[in-house]
Amino acid sequence: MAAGKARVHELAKELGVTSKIVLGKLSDMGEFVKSASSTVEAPVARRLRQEFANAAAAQDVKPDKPAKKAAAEPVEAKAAPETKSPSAAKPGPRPKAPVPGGPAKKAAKKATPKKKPTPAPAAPETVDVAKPASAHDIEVAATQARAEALMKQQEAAAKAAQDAQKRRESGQDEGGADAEVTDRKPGPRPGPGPKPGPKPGPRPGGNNPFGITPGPKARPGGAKPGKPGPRPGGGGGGERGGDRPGGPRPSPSNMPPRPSPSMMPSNRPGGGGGAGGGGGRGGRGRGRGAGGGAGGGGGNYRGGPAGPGGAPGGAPAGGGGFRGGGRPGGGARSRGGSAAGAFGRPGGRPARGRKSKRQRRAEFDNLSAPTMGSGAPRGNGQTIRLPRGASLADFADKINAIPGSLVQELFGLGEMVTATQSVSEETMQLLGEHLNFDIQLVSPEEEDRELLAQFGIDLEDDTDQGDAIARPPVVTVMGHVDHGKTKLLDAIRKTNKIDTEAGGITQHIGAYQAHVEHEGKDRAITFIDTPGHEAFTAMRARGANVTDIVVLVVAADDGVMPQTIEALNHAKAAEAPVVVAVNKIDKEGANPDKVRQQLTEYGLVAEEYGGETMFVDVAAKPGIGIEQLLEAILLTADASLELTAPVDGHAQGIAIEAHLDKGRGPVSSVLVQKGTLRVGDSIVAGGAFGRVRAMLDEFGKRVKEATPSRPVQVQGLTSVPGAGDTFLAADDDRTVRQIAEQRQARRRAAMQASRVGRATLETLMERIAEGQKTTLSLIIKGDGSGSVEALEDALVNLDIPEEVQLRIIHRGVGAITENDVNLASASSDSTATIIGFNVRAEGRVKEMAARENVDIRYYTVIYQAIEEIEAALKGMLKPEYEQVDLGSAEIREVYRSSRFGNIAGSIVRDGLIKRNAKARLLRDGAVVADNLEISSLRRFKDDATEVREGYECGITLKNYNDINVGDVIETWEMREKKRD
Ligand SMILES: Nc1nc2c(ncn2[C@@H]2O[C@H](COP(=O)(O)OP(=O)(O)OP(=O)(O)O)[C@@H](O)[C@H]2O)c(=O)[nH]1
Repeated sequence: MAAGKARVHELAKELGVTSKIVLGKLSDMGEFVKSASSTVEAPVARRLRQEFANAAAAQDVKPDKPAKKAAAEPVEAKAAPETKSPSAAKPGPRPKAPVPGGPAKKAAKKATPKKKPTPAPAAPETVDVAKPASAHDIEVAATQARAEALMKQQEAAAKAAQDAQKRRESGQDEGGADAEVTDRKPGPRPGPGPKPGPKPGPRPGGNNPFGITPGPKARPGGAKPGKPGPRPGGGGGGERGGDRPGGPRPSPSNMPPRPSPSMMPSNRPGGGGGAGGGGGRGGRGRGRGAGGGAGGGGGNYRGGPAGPGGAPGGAPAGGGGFRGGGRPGGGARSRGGSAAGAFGRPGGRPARGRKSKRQRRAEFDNLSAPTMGSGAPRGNGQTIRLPRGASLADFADKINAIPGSLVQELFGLGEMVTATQSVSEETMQLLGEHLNFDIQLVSPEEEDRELLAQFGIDLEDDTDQGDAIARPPVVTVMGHVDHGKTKLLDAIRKTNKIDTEAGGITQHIGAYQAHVEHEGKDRAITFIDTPGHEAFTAMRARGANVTDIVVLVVAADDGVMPQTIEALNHAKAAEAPVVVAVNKIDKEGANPDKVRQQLTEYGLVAEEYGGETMFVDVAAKPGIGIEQLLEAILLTADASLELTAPVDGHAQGIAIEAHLDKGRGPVSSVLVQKGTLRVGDSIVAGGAFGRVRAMLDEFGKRVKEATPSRPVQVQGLTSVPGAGDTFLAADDDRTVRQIAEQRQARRRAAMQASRVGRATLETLMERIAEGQKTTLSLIIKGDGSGSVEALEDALVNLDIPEEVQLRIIHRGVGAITENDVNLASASSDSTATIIGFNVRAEGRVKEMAARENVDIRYYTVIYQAIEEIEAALKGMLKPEYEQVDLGSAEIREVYRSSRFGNIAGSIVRDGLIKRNAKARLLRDGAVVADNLEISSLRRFKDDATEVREGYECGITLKNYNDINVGDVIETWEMREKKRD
């Protein structure tokens, strides 16, 4: 048999036992073998022999019977003793084993007497014990043998387990199930453990020295993992023990049966009842049972560990010993369990840390608890305030929900949004409504107020800023193009700025103060150098209402023009009083009175006409009437405004203009509105922050402080703020930095929200369909934030057809950079165009743009840029077509042709008839068919391309034969229509 596969009956014969015993043993070993004629793998056979040899060795200690067997088995025989452990363990079992019947009883009897001999340790003892021969001798000998054999035994056992495991993994081993079963069996309350002790004994003696019997048989239950198996009832304890060992529980699949707490008889105190009970325990797991045996009442399987008791326990208890003996760990070393572990449980330490059945049940229940919907909470209509561009995570935070649940809810509503993505206002409202929350998206101003409040800043609170004192009025000059706004500002400032400007149009936005002697006092007036109303409205759109008074410039030679009215409307919207500067009175044809009359129609009635508006005739170019204008401004301010502001405390104001200066870095013109701004102050302007390094006035002179209405140019910011951004000074750098950072984050979020729009399931198709639309994406770069904003504002307000979309995907101050080109080329719709306003792309950037095919256009004049872009937008429109009639022919004859169908012999009445042209058929003046096509056209026998008025021809209509004499064929074609 050495080589090749041995059959069970052959092995049985060899081992001198019945095939049944061999089968049982194999089963205990975790090897599933069907019948006596089944073959057994060589390694398994080897293990089997070893098992038997072990048992024999154990017996050997006493009588010599074992010797024979041992002899039969060479080398292995030696190791056997220990090796036996496994088998013993298994067998040991069922003290109760009453099942087995006869043999068990005998064993029991024999075992009983021996009581307490060896500790749990190896089954060997148990076996020995079983031999009525001489328990004492056995013990002495066995103990020694055990001690040294134990190690080997464990090693062998571990090895065998590994082999078995490998086999199993390779699918050869089917014993897994058995193993599991085995485990289960244990379940049988050890407690009752009816005299397990005794039984064990018997076995050994019989031809079933390994006490395999019961266990294996009991297996039946084992066959089905699910069943705990035959609960031996009381003696269960024993069985358990036995089972274990065999149970190679290697694979997870085998685990289930796991001797969970519930199965652990040992746990039950009751088990302690009998010695057997204790033994059962020991067998189970780890030899702890030994203790149980000893104490007799070791109901607690823990008790086992108490090494000492173990030894004795084994023998005495009989049953207990059996078990315990089965396991090496039982007695000699409480650790024997480890070997068992190798076979059965992985860790050898079964129960520890394991969850109770109840716990597991609870866990399971929780797991399977049905979850309804997303789990997002429902509101009672309570108000939730969120900033613009808030994400679902922000919303979730406010309502104590898991962001994912909101994502899920929104998904259910047809919106696909991630938790951290900025969500549009519409989407947020939709979700709020769905969840029954009243979503309030906070306005930018409110949002900023709340942000500042976090830092203890209240812009409205002037209490710490001392008394308010008079401040100069802030004036903005507006009017129609070329009516002289810039010239007037220049005249006031006495600096001729216009000559340096390209195209004569003011490009930069700033502010300056003019002084005038008024009623004996030197009074200052602050002028915002923002010609035109674009920047004015851009600032207002940001909530920055800096202007106290509007000077409306109207050229006396031109009169009121469209933009005059527009400017007037903006002034009214800002509720700013207006002073009209009737300019260019030096020009020929100037008619100042006409201007007064015209404006009356718009509600501006001159004082001299009984109204309240001051009209001042000026000539900016030669500088006439400037002082009067300034006086009029002061008079108006004094009459209708109460201009005061506190001068103490931290400064607050508006950034009017900002740009990136090559040498000085970000430079921003700010207008102080409250408090006093000083060099060294920590300030934050929009998303920019820093410390005031230097301040210059409009003459380039350094100033140390700026009081209300004083415009100054500030250096020291870390970035360029936007025109219209509010600025404020704070206690320290940290505060301003944090405010700036939070503002930046909010702006980004808001921008993202507006840009992202809704990506929904519903709109997906629409978006695809939108492919028909044409989008012009622009990136605007300029030398100053004022000009950039003015240009953007003008572009956004362009009156462009619906089919075309204009998207400004980025705007900024400074030269065109690689980033801009990257952004342009990465634009989703198409490549974006970069507009460089007084800034250029240089070197590498230029090359990159050429490479990426990014169009960069340079402008130095705003209107030129606007005109070109407008033209581009219109040029981008898809052509419109219209039907154009070409001519008509009257049918004189109808020729029927089997090949061509009906041919209309016609005469062209007007225009011409063209081949392939579209046609309609008229009968008695009514259209009977349209959208036909002239498929053939002939003059006599020849094909013709076209036939002119007065000529006869043969016409065939494609797929249409219903023609009569007298019908009229009109032809037409689609032609592209010119747009306005
Ligand atoms: N004769 C005369 N010409 C003037 C007077 N004021 C302005 N102009 C001329 O009118 C033209 C337009 O003047 P601007 O100051 O550039 O006009 P504007 O309103 O600032 O123009 P935009 O910046 O394009 O809106 C210039 O050529 C000026 O020289 C004036 O009082 N008399």
